[in-house]
Amino acid sequence: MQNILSVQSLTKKFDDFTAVKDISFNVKTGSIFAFLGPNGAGKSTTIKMLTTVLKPTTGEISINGFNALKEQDRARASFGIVFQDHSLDEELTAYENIVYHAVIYKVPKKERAERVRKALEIVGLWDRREDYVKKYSGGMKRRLEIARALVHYPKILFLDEPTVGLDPQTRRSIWNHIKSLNQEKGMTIFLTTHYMEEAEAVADHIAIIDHGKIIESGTVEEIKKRTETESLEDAFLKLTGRDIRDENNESGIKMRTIRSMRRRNRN
Ligand SMILES: Nc1ncnc2c1ncn2[C@@H]1O[C@H](COP(=O)(O)OP(=O)(O)OP(=O)(O)O)[C@@H](O)[C@H]1O
Repeated sequence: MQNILSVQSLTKKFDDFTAVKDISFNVKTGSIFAFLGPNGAGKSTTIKMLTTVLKPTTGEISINGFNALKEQDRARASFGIVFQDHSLDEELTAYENIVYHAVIYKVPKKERAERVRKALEIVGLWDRREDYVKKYSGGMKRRLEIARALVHYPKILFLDEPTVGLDPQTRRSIWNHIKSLNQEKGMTIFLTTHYMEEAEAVADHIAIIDHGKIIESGTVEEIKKRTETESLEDAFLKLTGRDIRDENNESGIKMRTIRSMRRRNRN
């Protein structure tokens, strides 16, 4: 199996603070890769570098065979992104949001309508396409963001906390959509999540980052075996000394959710 994403000696410094320290890893084509770590570990900084939002201080990133630093446009065309905070236009319909994205990504005009329809069908929102996004629930918005990330046919989808702030039933539905994209469309998924049991259930490969360094990586079974633990959550605790759902983390999630709700309410 080939690697769709290859990262070598990636480092990011903010002045004299090093947020990501010389990390290297590969993501196999067609796999689900979970990137886990406590708050402030360096996950978002890494995802931003992988998706060309942030320039690495040093290191190499290859996406779908393209150098993410030197062939940015082709690298960008190879991936879709769903960030933690909503970035949909609430004053447009679901359909209009997706079309807008298709135009930005230069999807040829004659293919546009068909691709938008398919993307909305995949996440089960075709029948609600004419609704304004401001009428959507949190789960529907997240599904719409996934549809939007699919319209230019990416080879790899980056999902930063795709289920944060959603109720358990909606989380399950989002994971079902993600799994079917992976299994039926062969799309590679790179995700971060605070829900260890969800990572354990869906991911083929896990990498755990702490203080900017990858401290463990492998399949769930390999990690449990090496750490002599019964669950990924216990392994995480043993490796980082911190529960991913400890007080600080929970408040971190709450803060982010509050921030994104405030932003939504302002719209
Ligand atoms: N622009 C910046 N300038 C200075 N420091 C930064 C900047 N962005 C991130 N950092 C710092 O880098 C470290 C890693 O942050 P990052 O957001 O990547 O962590 P994270 O693992 O994504 O955490 P979370 O789960 O809270 O999103 C943190 O100590 C953070 O304060």
